[in-house]
Amino acid sequence: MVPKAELHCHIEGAASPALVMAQAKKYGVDVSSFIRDNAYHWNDFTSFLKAYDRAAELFRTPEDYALLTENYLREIARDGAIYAEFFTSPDHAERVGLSPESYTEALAEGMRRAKSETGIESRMVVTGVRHVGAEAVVKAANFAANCGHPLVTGFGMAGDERMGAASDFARAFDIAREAGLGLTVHAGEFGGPESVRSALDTFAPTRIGHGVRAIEDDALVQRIAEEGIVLEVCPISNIVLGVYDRIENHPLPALKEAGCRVTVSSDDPPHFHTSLSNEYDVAKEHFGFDDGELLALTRTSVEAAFVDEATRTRLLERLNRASEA
Ligand SMILES: Nc1ncnc2[nH]cnc12
Ligand SMILES: [Zn+2]
Repeated sequence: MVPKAELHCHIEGAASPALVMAQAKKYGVDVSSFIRDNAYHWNDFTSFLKAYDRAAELFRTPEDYALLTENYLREIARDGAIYAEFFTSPDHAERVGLSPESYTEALAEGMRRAKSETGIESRMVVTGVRHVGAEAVVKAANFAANCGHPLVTGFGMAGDERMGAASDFARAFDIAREAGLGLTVHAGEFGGPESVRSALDTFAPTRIGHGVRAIEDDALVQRIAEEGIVLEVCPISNIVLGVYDRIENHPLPALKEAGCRVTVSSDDPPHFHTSLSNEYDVAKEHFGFDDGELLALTRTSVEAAFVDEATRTRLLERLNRASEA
């Protein structure tokens, strides 16, 4: 089994329909408007974000969040993941009355449990939600910068990238950068190349969430390649959300061919009927990647991970051993 790593998964988006239904039963909430036949139901990006929020509202206590995190990490570890970074959203926690501190500590408890059971290493990337507005994103950045939690190593922004100008969010990224956090931002998913370019110019991130629509601009592709920006590509998310009509038309192979550093991730796996291991399978079956190229995806993820250098070296050594085996 090729060792895997994930850089782009939203923890609230990783909740399986079965777990959400169990939570719904616990809290006496009807979820039939967005979960039926053990599957999420929504029909476009806006209704997806709504279903995502409704599911998130059913995680209300530290133990709810610890269980969600433990389940997600155990599952990907079983499929060969040695490292995972996931997005957290203090905004979502505050909506159910959990402080950012207890939310983060609950997630960390799930991470510790999963690590002791499987050995999987993981870190948290605190995100602000773009369509909630700049003030909330600054609040998330301030939390990330000041929480002092050793497992919080990055800051990012998710949500609808078509909302607001990049400059509206510059201060949030300045706060996170000054605190020494790794930076990533969703761009080039529903926005075109100009959205990726302004994200690079304004935030100076080392990674872009998605970034795939950069392919529409040759000069931008060249810049991404030259600057070594790592793309957190989520192929099945892009198909299910309609960014591309068929996997044969997905630009990951072309981006790789042009010299961009690409990785694969699952984004919100049960919403998109995918998993980290399915994304690797798609790379193999639809993009024609051999085992060496699959391992290179993992290596790029580890190289771009928001971890201390001792942890990175240890993870890279595991990959070296796997490539010699
Ligand atoms: N695919 C996605 N794009 C933007 N924001 C998100 N939040 C959760 N999933 C997302
Ligand atoms: Zn995402």
